[in-house]
Amino acid sequence: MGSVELPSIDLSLKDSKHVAAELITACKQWGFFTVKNHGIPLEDVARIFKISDEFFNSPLEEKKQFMFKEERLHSGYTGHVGEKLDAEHQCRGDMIESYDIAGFPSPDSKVNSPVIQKYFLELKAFQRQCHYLSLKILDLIAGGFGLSSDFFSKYHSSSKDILRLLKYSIPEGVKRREHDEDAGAHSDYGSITLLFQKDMGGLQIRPPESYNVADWLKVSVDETSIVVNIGDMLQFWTSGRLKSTVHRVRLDPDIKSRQTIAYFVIPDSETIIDPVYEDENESEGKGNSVKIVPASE
Ligand SMILES: O=C(O)CCC(=O)C(=O)O
Ligand SMILES: [Fe+2]
Repeated sequence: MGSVELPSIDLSLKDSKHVAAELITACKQWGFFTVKNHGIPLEDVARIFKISDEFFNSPLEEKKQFMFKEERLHSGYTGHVGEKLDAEHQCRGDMIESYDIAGFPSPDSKVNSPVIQKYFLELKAFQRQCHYLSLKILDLIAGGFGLSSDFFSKYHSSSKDILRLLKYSIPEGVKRREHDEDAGAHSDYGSITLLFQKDMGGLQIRPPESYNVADWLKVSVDETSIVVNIGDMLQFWTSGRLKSTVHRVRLDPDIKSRQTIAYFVIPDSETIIDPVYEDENESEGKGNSVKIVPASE
């Protein structure tokens, strides 16, 4: 299987027009890119990985008391094989444990496990940094499309965003089977996702058609960068120009566990997603707007 070094965008560069143009090119071809000099201190990321580790190492019975539930504001724990991201092809669920925190800026602290609760302020501070970075990226994307810079970001207050701690591992006594996916093939449904990786390796993406390779590509990332990918909503919003690329996770056989942190950026409820065009003369599909409604409606 081949591997790819994703386009790298340096957010410290002053020429925002140039940065936006590079970013748009990356999103059109790959739907994935990495950002460096992104403004989130690496020590802060390392700290969240430590908190995540402490949580996943807490007793299973304790974690299970805080299972993910819609009524818990989409927050909580999901155990091994609790989710099947590619239900059509997977025999067994994903080899992941995860913990979701949602409902920003005021997540309900009563629903959290003791470990998460202990570090809640730090987790919230990290969420704010992720939110700020996501707005910066959305502003660049809007600028690259020739739109006002807040065109997308004004619909992203972070009230629907999700901070997800992830740990990949094979539970004791379970044998890995040939077709097991650690995270099944899927695309993300929101606007963009920020993906922090501690133990590199494992992430694979389906290459663009123009790349002429049918197989999956392993993504190699340098440790100081954050991976960013486009989700289905932003693909729709940009009339399919920006790609919501299918990806999955398969750990190398010698890797016992892997931790990542995903920050899913999702438009606010009631946002009307009206596809935008780069070319004003283009009319195909106009009027296909979609309104985001809360899950309970
Ligand atoms: O852990 C990873 O590298 C990918 C996670 C992912 O794609 C997701 O949670 O949507
Ligand atoms: Fe994903």
